[in-house]
Amino acid sequence: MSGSNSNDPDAPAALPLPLGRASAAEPFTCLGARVHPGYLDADAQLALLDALREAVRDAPLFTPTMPRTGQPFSVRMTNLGPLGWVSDRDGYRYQPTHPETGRPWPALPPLLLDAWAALGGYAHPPEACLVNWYAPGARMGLHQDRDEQDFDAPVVSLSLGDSALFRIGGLKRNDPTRSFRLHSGDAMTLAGEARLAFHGVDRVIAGTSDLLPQGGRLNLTLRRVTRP
Ligand SMILES: O=C(O)CCC(=O)C(=O)O
Ligand SMILES: [Fe+2]
Repeated sequence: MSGSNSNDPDAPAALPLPLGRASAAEPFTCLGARVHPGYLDADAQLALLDALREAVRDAPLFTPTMPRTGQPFSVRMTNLGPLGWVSDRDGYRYQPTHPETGRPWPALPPLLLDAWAALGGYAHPPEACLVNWYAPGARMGLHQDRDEQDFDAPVVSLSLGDSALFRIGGLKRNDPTRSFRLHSGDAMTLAGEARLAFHGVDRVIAGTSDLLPQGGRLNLTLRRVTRP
């Protein structure tokens, strides 16, 4: 009998790595997107989640709607920082206050400022952190992030919870695309050639993380909005 059979009840418990990943992976680049697998370790993910829970008490998740059609997004959102991204019948824009409470967005916690400093390669601080909540089944269609005035600054993304199938293409909507998974704790930067690349989330893969008790996924994107 082999002692390494995975059905063996005496086999050692699984290593504490995210499901779907055989080992902590090296950074990689896909169509200009730079991915840092496991950038946030388990403790940092929990600390970030705590900070987000506190922020959401002050700035609740809202459901953005499409300009013109008023159709609701499948993701719900909130923001941290001096500016926040919103979308409604009046269009996409950044504003200093929550669209429903009218209050300023909560401050950016040090953990997020540290991630920007470490990964952003940009001398000035971020002004907005858009928080997207993907309940199971939510997705995000292919789009460009182009409501900022300063495309020299990167977009720095952090993922928590269930893994996403993330898709990225080129500067034109019809350019060829590639996809890869973003797991809980992964960071990604869209900078340089990829800053204006079309991208989106095809789907969130249920059961790939136990960070969030009810499943689903949080994605945070740190952005510089104005020119310094
Ligand atoms: O959820 C993601 O990974 C991407 C989010 C995104 O593209 C955005 O908020 O603009
Ligand atoms: Fe985006």
